[in-house]
Amino acid sequence: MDTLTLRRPDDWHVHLRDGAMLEFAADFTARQFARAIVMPNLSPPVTTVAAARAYRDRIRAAVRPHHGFTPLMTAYLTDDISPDEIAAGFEAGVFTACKLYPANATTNSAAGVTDVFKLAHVFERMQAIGMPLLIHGEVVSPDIDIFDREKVFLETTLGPVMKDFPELRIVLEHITTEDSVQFVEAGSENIAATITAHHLRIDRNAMFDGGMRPHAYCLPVAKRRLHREALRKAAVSGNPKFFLGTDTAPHQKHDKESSCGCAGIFSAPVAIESYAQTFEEMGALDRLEGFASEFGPRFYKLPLNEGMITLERTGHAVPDVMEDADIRIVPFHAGETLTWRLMD
Ligand SMILES: NC(=O)N[C@@H](CC(=O)O)C(=O)O
Ligand SMILES: [Zn+2]
Ligand SMILES: [Zn+2]
Repeated sequence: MDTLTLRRPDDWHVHLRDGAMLEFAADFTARQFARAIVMPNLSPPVTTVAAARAYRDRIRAAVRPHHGFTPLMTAYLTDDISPDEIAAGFEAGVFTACKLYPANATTNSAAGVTDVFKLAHVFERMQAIGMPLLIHGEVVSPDIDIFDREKVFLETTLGPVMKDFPELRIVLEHITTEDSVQFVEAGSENIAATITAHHLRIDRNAMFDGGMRPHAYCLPVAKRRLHREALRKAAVSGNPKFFLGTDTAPHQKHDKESSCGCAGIFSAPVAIESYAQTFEEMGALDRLEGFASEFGPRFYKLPLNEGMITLERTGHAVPDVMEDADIRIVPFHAGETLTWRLMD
């Protein structure tokens, strides 16, 4: 088989950033995906309907129109966000979902939620109106080992929230552990998870391969190989609770190659190709379309895309660095040759 054609996919977790980085990054996502759930962790974060409308306009202006790309906006939950504001945004078709960052869990999360249980009135409203909750699922306590923070979050936070709000639809974003796979499998139909392209390929050793490798550092950090294997099995399983969300997160090369390097992997230029490579290695190319193009819209209660994309089997050399004006970024798979290439 030399080509692979599938329904145009969506990306249910992206960081498009703002300003010059937005101008640089947005087209890579729009070229591959019809729609994307856009993360609100700008500085300052997107907490109001007006801010989300303005950001959506900037995204639309940054993307070449022939892509026909639709950004789906999210509200950044804070300790004092008003349920009326997010409900108004949802009803106006501006907010698709709310994003929960535990305070200080990840990039630009300082304004996040300090005590999830104080947001009960917000979750109550979201549950009532059918607005999904997207979660960065890690506890932030310095006493909890960084490799355990996702697992502990399931026990201390997510489980209790699901018990209190059984009808609230929740996406546990960018899962990295076998524990999360099992948790989502065992939960009701109201819990789903996204899986990134990079967590399907790297394990924690990638961060220390012959030296410190900042471009393999993201949050949640990659875990042991056994967890990667569990993620791979979940992704190709055909279980509609697991779908595509790249968490493409561009940072400048100099911000990552630093004494305190930023977390995030820029996968947008090669995202669908990377997933295709993994699915092929798993003998499951026929399952890619469900994962990439069907299960996400089904969970979000949105129509499937009409268009198609085609990948061709041809050596696809990924550059070491991608640059334009003041932007220099090392992409995921830099310096490697991938099997598949998305045709324009
Ligand atoms: N994934 C990351 O490592 N970084 C993301 C934030 C996030 O998704 O947690 C970013 O905004 O850079
Ligand atoms: Zn996150
Ligand atoms: Zn993210």
